[in-house]
Amino acid sequence: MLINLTNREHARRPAGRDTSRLGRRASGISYQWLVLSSGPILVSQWVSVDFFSTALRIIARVSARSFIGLPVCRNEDWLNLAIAFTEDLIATASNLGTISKLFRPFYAYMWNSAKTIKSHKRRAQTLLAPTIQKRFEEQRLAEENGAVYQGPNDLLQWLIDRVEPHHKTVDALSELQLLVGLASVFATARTLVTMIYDLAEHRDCIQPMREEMETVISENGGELDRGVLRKMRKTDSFLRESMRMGTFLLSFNRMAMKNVTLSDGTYLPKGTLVAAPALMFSSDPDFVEDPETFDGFRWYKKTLEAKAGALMGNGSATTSSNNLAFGHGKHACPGRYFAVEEIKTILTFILLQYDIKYPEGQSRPPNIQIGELASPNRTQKIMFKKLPGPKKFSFL
Ligand code: HEM
Repeated sequence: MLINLTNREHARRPAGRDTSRLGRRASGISYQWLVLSSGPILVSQWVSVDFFSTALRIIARVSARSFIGLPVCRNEDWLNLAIAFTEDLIATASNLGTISKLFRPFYAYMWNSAKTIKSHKRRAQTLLAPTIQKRFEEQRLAEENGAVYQGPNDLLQWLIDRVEPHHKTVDALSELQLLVGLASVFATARTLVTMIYDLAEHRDCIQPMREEMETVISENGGELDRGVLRKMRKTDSFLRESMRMGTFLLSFNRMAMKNVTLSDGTYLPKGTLVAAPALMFSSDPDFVEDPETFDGFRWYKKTLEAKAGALMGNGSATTSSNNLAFGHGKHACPGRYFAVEEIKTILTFILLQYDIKYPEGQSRPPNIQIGELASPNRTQKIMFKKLPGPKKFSFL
C-alpha cells in the first residue's frame, strides 16, 4: 500500500533549543511515495496492514527527510539502521538495567551488545560520510570565494553550523543523527500508531476530522502548510486525547545533581531520582472531567469555550504540570512541535485517501504495560480501503 506524500511546503523544526528559528528557516519539503506496505491500494477493497511496522518506516523516512534530506532519506539501508539502532539500544539498556553495575561490562560483552551498537555506528558513518563530506567541501569552497555557504535546511546542516569545531566530523555528526533518531522515531511512531488504533475504534470522529482538513486546506488554496496544520483543531484534540489515554505511568524523570530543598521544604539529597505521576494526572477526575471516557474532541470543545477559540493550553504540544506526555519545564521535549506536525501531516494523507477500521470482530487492543512504559500492541492489523472518487487535492 502506498501513500503519496508530496507536501511541498511543510516546514518543520529539528530538535534543539532553537527550534522556532529553524522552523522559520525550514524550506519546502517534498514527500514522495511513502511505502506503507507491499503494494498500492488502488482498488476500493479492504486491505489488512501491519500498522506498527508500517508506522515505524513512515516516521523513520519522513523524519530523515528533515534530519538529513535527500538522497539519504530514501536509502533503505539508512532507514533500517535508524530503526535497528533504536531497537538494539533500548533492548540493551533494558537488559543491562536488570544487572548489577559491576557486571554490566561483562554481560555487554557476552551479549555482543556493545559490538552491535558499535557496528551500527560504523555503518552510519559509512552511509552518511558522502553527504557530510560533500557539505564540508561546499562550505570550504564557498568560504574560499568569500561567500557565505547556504547549506540545505535540515537538521544535519543545523548541527554542522552549531556543534563545537572538534565535533565537526563524520563520526560525531553520524552519531548525533542516530541519537536524534533514538529520541524521535519510536516516540513519534508509537504516538501515530496509538492514534490510528483510537481512530479505528472511534470511527465517528473520522469524518468530522476529514471535513475540517478539507476545509482548512481549501481555504489555503489547496496547499498543505504549517498554518493549515495549526488550524486542524479536531485532529489536534484527538491527538491530545489519544496521548492522554496512552500516557506512561511516569514522566519528568530527573536526578538531583546536588542537594536541593524545594519551596515546600522537601529536601532532596544529591542523587535522588524524581518522577511525576503522568498517568495519575491524566486519569484523575480532579484534573480531567470523566477521565475514563475517550472523547476525541474533548480539547477541541475546550478551545471553543476558551476566549476567541484560542488554544489556551489545550493544544497537543502544550505542556503543563498535569499534561506531561512531552514532559515539562526546561527539559520538555524540544521535538514536540515537529512531532505533532509530522503526525498531523501523515494523518492528513491517510484520512484524505483511506478509510480505516479493525478487522471483522476485533476492537482496540489494550496498550501493553512494560514497567512504567505503555506500548501499543505491535501485531494488531488495521484494515485500509481507498476512498472512492478523484483526489481532492493535487498534493495527494
Ligand atoms: C510524539 C512524539 C514524542 C514524544 C511523545 C516525546 C516525548 C518526550 C518526553 C516525555 C521527553 C522527556 C521530557 C522531560 O523530561 O521533561 C522527551 C525529551 C526529548 N525529546 Fe521527545 N518526544 C517525541 C518526539 C521527539 C522528536 C520528534 C524529537 C526530535 C526531533 C525529540 C527529541 C527529544 C529530545 C532531544 C529530548 C531530551 C530533551 C532534554 O533532555 O532537554 N522528541 N521527549
